[in-house]
Amino acid sequence: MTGWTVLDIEGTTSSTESVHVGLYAFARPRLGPWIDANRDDPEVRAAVEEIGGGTTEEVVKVLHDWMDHDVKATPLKTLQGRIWAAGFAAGELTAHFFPDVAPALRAWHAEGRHLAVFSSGSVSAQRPWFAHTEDGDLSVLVERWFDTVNAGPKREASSYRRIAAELGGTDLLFLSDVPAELDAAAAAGWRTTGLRRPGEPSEDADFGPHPVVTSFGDLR
Ligand SMILES: CSCCC(=O)C(=O)COP(=O)(O)O
Ligand SMILES: [Mg+2]
Repeated sequence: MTGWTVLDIEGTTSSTESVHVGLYAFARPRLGPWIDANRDDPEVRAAVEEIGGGTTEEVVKVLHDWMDHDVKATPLKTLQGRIWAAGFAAGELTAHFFPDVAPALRAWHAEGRHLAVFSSGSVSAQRPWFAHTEDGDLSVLVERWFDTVNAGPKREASSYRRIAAELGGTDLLFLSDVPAELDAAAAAGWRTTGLRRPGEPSEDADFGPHPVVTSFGDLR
Protein backbone atom coordinates (compact mmCIF):
# COMPACT_ATOMS: atom_id res chain seq x y z
CA MET A 1 0.00 0.00 0.00
CA THR A 2 1.54 3.32 -0.99
CA GLY A 3 0.35 6.86 -1.56
CA TRP A 4 -0.97 9.50 0.81
CA THR A 5 -4.08 9.74 2.94
CA VAL A 6 -4.73 13.32 3.98
CA LEU A 7 -6.95 13.92 7.01
CA ASP A 8 -9.32 16.68 7.98
CA ILE A 9 -9.67 17.00 11.79
CA GLU A 10 -12.99 18.46 13.00
CA GLY A 11 -15.83 16.05 12.13
CA THR A 12 -13.41 13.53 10.59
CA THR A 13 -10.81 12.39 13.14
CA SER A 14 -12.38 14.24 16.08
CA SER A 15 -15.76 15.43 17.26
CA THR A 16 -17.03 18.93 16.56
CA GLU A 17 -17.88 19.22 20.26
CA SER A 18 -14.28 18.57 21.29
CA VAL A 19 -13.16 21.48 19.11
CA HIS A 20 -16.00 23.91 19.80
CA VAL A 21 -16.54 23.21 23.49
CA GLY A 22 -13.05 22.03 24.49
CA LEU A 23 -10.71 24.16 22.43
CA TYR A 24 -12.82 27.24 21.68
CA ALA A 25 -13.81 27.64 25.35
CA PHE A 26 -10.13 27.38 26.33
CA ALA A 27 -9.04 30.06 23.82
CA ARG A 28 -11.90 32.52 24.30
CA PRO A 29 -10.91 34.19 27.62
CA ARG A 30 -7.19 33.92 26.81
CA LEU A 31 -7.18 35.80 23.47
CA GLY A 32 -6.98 39.32 24.94
CA PRO A 33 -4.25 38.61 27.52
CA TRP A 34 -2.33 36.57 24.92
CA ILE A 35 -2.37 39.39 22.36
CA ASP A 36 -1.29 41.93 25.00
CA ALA A 37 1.57 39.70 26.16
CA ASN A 38 2.78 38.92 22.62
CA ARG A 39 2.21 42.16 20.66
CA ASP A 40 5.87 42.17 19.53
CA ASP A 41 5.74 38.62 18.16
CA PRO A 42 5.79 38.95 14.31
CA GLU A 43 3.13 36.26 13.84
CA VAL A 44 0.81 37.88 16.39
CA ARG A 45 1.43 41.36 14.93
CA ALA A 46 0.63 40.08 11.40
CA ALA A 47 -2.56 38.38 12.61
CA VAL A 48 -3.72 41.53 14.41
CA GLU A 49 -3.01 43.65 11.31
CA GLU A 50 -4.92 41.19 9.11
CA ILE A 51 -7.92 41.56 11.44
CA GLY A 52 -7.75 45.34 10.91
CA GLY A 53 -5.74 46.45 13.95
CA GLY A 54 -7.18 48.58 16.75
CA THR A 55 -7.23 48.13 20.51
CA THR A 56 -7.02 44.65 21.98
CA GLU A 57 -10.68 44.98 22.96
CA GLU A 58 -11.67 45.74 19.36
CA VAL A 59 -9.58 42.88 18.00
CA VAL A 60 -10.98 40.42 20.54
CA LYS A 61 -14.54 41.48 19.66
CA VAL A 62 -13.90 40.47 16.02
CA LEU A 63 -12.26 37.20 17.11
CA HIS A 64 -15.14 36.31 19.44
CA ASP A 65 -17.66 37.09 16.69
CA TRP A 66 -15.78 34.76 14.31
CA MET A 67 -15.75 32.06 16.98
CA ASP A 68 -19.48 32.49 17.63
CA HIS A 69 -20.15 31.95 13.91
CA ASP A 70 -17.37 29.36 13.43
CA VAL A 71 -15.65 31.47 10.79
CA LYS A 72 -12.41 29.64 10.06
CA ALA A 73 -10.45 32.84 9.41
CA THR A 74 -6.68 32.39 9.18
CA PRO A 75 -5.68 35.09 11.78
CA LEU A 76 -8.12 33.58 14.29
CA LYS A 77 -6.70 30.11 13.65
CA THR A 78 -3.15 31.43 14.06
CA LEU A 79 -3.90 33.00 17.46
CA GLN A 80 -6.05 30.10 18.70
CA GLY A 81 -3.33 27.66 17.63
CA ARG A 82 -0.65 29.40 19.66
CA ILE A 83 -2.89 29.48 22.76
CA TRP A 84 -3.83 25.81 22.38
CA ALA A 85 -0.20 24.80 21.86
CA ALA A 86 0.63 26.46 25.19
CA GLY A 87 -2.33 24.67 26.79
CA PHE A 88 -1.18 21.28 25.54
CA ALA A 89 2.40 21.97 26.63
CA ALA A 90 1.15 22.85 30.13
CA GLY A 91 -0.93 19.66 30.33
CA GLU A 92 -4.19 21.66 30.43
CA LEU A 93 -5.64 20.17 27.22
CA THR A 94 -6.14 16.66 25.86
CA ALA A 95 -7.24 15.85 22.32
CA HIS A 96 -10.31 13.80 21.41
CA PHE A 97 -10.22 11.25 18.59
CA PHE A 98 -13.06 8.94 17.56
CA PRO A 99 -12.26 5.38 18.76
CA ASP A 100 -11.84 4.00 15.21
CA VAL A 101 -9.16 6.55 14.26
CA ALA A 102 -6.01 5.51 16.14
CA PRO A 103 -6.24 1.79 15.15
CA ALA A 104 -6.82 2.73 11.51
CA LEU A 105 -3.95 5.26 11.40
CA ARG A 106 -1.58 2.73 12.98
CA ALA A 107 -2.66 0.02 10.51
CA TRP A 108 -2.33 2.27 7.44
CA HIS A 109 1.06 3.51 8.62
CA ALA A 110 2.25 -0.07 9.21
CA GLU A 111 1.13 -0.99 5.66
CA GLY A 112 3.29 1.81 4.26
CA ARG A 113 0.60 4.37 3.58
CA HIS A 114 1.81 7.96 4.13
CA LEU A 115 -0.32 10.19 6.37
CA ALA A 116 -0.78 13.96 6.29
CA VAL A 117 -3.20 16.47 7.83
CA PHE A 118 -5.01 19.34 6.10
CA SER A 119 -7.14 21.32 8.56
CA SER A 120 -8.34 24.89 9.06
CA GLY A 121 -6.71 24.55 12.48
CA SER A 122 -3.15 25.90 12.27
CA VAL A 123 -0.17 23.56 12.08
CA SER A 124 0.89 24.79 15.53
CA ALA A 125 -2.41 23.37 16.85
CA GLN A 126 -2.48 20.24 14.68
CA ARG A 127 0.81 18.82 15.97
CA PRO A 128 -0.01 18.93 19.72
CA TRP A 129 -3.57 17.78 18.96
CA PHE A 130 -2.18 14.56 17.46
CA ALA A 131 0.55 14.29 20.12
CA HIS A 132 -1.74 14.46 23.20
CA THR A 133 -4.52 11.93 22.62
CA GLU A 134 -6.14 9.39 24.92
CA ASP A 135 -4.68 6.79 22.51
CA GLY A 136 -1.11 8.05 22.89
CA ASP A 137 1.08 10.11 20.55
CA LEU A 138 -0.37 9.85 17.03
CA SER A 139 1.78 12.69 15.67
CA VAL A 140 4.61 10.21 15.03
CA LEU A 141 2.42 8.62 12.32
CA VAL A 142 1.90 11.89 10.43
CA GLU A 143 4.59 13.01 8.00
CA ARG A 144 3.21 16.31 6.68
CA TRP A 145 1.01 19.08 8.09
CA PHE A 146 -1.02 21.58 6.03
CA ASP A 147 -3.23 24.52 7.02
CA THR A 148 -4.73 27.57 5.34
CA VAL A 149 -1.39 29.39 5.60
CA ASN A 150 0.89 26.89 3.87
CA ALA A 151 -1.74 25.33 1.55
CA GLY A 152 -4.65 27.78 1.16
CA PRO A 153 -8.44 27.68 1.70
CA LYS A 154 -9.91 24.21 2.10
CA ARG A 155 -12.71 24.79 -0.43
CA GLU A 156 -10.41 25.75 -3.32
CA ALA A 157 -8.90 23.21 -5.74
CA SER A 158 -5.66 25.23 -5.92
CA SER A 159 -4.92 24.29 -2.29
CA TYR A 160 -5.07 20.58 -3.11
CA ARG A 161 -2.88 21.11 -6.19
CA ARG A 162 -0.33 22.85 -3.95
CA ILE A 163 -0.39 19.97 -1.47
CA ALA A 164 -0.12 17.41 -4.29
CA ALA A 165 2.97 19.21 -5.61
CA GLU A 166 4.49 19.04 -2.13
CA LEU A 167 3.67 15.37 -1.56
CA GLY A 168 4.44 14.08 -5.04
CA GLY A 169 2.86 10.94 -6.44
CA THR A 170 -0.62 10.48 -7.81
CA ASP A 171 -2.37 8.29 -5.23
CA LEU A 172 -3.88 10.97 -3.02
CA LEU A 173 -6.95 10.42 -0.84
CA PHE A 174 -8.66 13.20 1.14
CA LEU A 175 -11.00 12.38 4.06
CA SER A 176 -13.39 15.09 5.24
CA ASP A 177 -16.86 15.70 6.66
CA VAL A 178 -17.45 18.75 4.42
CA PRO A 179 -18.72 18.08 0.85
CA ALA A 180 -17.36 21.42 -0.48
CA GLU A 181 -13.86 20.41 0.64
CA LEU A 182 -14.22 17.03 -1.07
CA ASP A 183 -15.45 18.79 -4.24
CA ALA A 184 -12.31 20.96 -4.25
CA ALA A 185 -10.02 17.96 -3.73
CA ALA A 186 -11.78 15.99 -6.50
CA ALA A 187 -11.45 18.97 -8.86
CA ALA A 188 -7.70 18.77 -8.25
CA GLY A 189 -7.71 15.09 -9.25
CA TRP A 190 -7.72 13.51 -5.78
CA ARG A 191 -9.71 10.52 -4.59
CA THR A 192 -12.12 11.49 -1.83
CA THR A 193 -14.24 9.92 0.89
CA GLY A 194 -16.80 11.69 3.08
CA LEU A 195 -17.17 10.98 6.80
CA ARG A 196 -20.79 10.85 7.91
CA ARG A 197 -20.35 10.34 11.63
CA PRO A 198 -23.40 9.81 13.85
CA GLY A 199 -24.25 12.92 15.87
CA GLU A 200 -21.97 15.19 13.81
CA PRO A 201 -23.21 18.14 11.67
CA SER A 202 -22.36 16.07 8.56
CA GLU A 203 -24.90 13.38 9.51
CA ASP A 204 -27.46 14.81 7.07
CA ALA A 205 -25.01 16.26 4.52
CA ASP A 206 -25.38 15.61 0.80
CA PHE A 207 -22.04 14.13 -0.24
CA GLY A 208 -23.06 13.97 -3.92
CA PRO A 209 -20.72 11.74 -5.94
CA HIS A 210 -18.21 11.14 -3.11
CA PRO A 211 -17.98 7.71 -1.45
CA VAL A 212 -19.12 7.92 2.17
CA VAL A 213 -18.24 5.96 5.33
CA THR A 214 -19.29 6.37 8.95
CA SER A 215 -16.00 5.15 10.43
CA PHE A 216 -12.33 4.83 9.45
CA GLY A 217 -12.83 1.09 10.02
CA ASP A 218 -14.94 1.00 6.83
CA LEU A 219 -12.07 2.32 4.68
CA ARG A 220 -9.95 -0.05 2.67
C1 LIG B 1 -6.76 20.73 16.49
S1 LIG B 1 -6.72 21.80 15.21
C2 LIG B 1 -8.00 22.90 15.65
C3 LIG B 1 -9.27 22.60 15.04
C4 LIG B 1 -9.86 23.81 14.41
O1 LIG B 1 -9.66 24.89 14.92
C5 LIG B 1 -10.61 23.71 13.22
O2 LIG B 1 -11.09 24.72 12.72
C6 LIG B 1 -10.78 22.40 12.57
O3 LIG B 1 -11.31 22.53 11.27
P1 LIG B 1 -11.21 21.36 10.20
O4 LIG B 1 -10.72 22.03 8.96
O5 LIG B 1 -10.26 20.31 10.71
O6 LIG B 1 -12.59 20.83 10.04
MG1 LIG C 1 -13.86 19.15 9.15
